[in-house]
Amino acid sequence: MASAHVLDHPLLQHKVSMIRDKNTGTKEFRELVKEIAMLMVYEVTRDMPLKEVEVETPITMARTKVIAGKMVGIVPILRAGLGMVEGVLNLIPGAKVGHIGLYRDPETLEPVEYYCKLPVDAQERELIVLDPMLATGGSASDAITLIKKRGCSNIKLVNIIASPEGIEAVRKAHPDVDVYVAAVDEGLNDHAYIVPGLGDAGDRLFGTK
Ligand SMILES: O=P(O)(O)OC[C@H]1O[C@H](OP(=O)(O)OP(=O)(O)O)[C@H](O)[C@@H]1O
Ligand SMILES: O=c1cc[nH]c(=O)[nH]1
Ligand SMILES: [Mg+2]
Repeated sequence: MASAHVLDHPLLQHKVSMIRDKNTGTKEFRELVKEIAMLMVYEVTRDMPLKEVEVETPITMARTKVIAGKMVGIVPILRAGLGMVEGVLNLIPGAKVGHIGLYRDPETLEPVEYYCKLPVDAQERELIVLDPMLATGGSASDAITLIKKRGCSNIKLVNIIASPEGIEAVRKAHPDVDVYVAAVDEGLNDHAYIVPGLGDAGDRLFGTK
């Protein structure tokens, strides 16, 4: 059974508090989401496989280590996941980027798929799915199902704020996927928004409301 990891580094907690604040404007919100994504992925990739190489320093030969195999792929869930891409690429410039387009129907609250494009060799990479919010878990679960249908099996999910219900839903649907979050909130309101949460992450990132 996969586990949920709460990444609670003080810098993460500080920055998450700032994005929760309704007075944080679009520019600052975007900057913070980028920084949070970078800090989170630093932890999420802690188990990346390494291989030994030999390097000649100005002094002598050294046996040292570099990342083994293909670099990870990252898969933002549109739109809000896009806000996390730049931060991850700052840290892992060689990462490939796939995109999954999903939005939650405001009436049914069910995810609706509108786009999916993954790297050609996605099956050979570890894929890190990015979305700031894990509310009912429907969008993340469907995104992971889409990725698995394309033959990928090595998948991690990274969300900034999650509800307990969302984590449980993903764990049930995809017990093989590890979930990494920076905060687990109280729950969901009647519109399936996370409480206290931060509101609509996509709208706050792109200034659409
Ligand atoms: O866990 P769930 O209940 O599925 O909700 C979470 C989803 O809702 C938000 O996207 P939204 O539908 O607002 O689309 P957007 O990113 O285009 O704003 C969020 O970014 C997640 O993708
Ligand atoms: O709280 C929530 C729930 C879904 N989507 C968001 O952006 N925020
Ligand atoms: Mg939205």
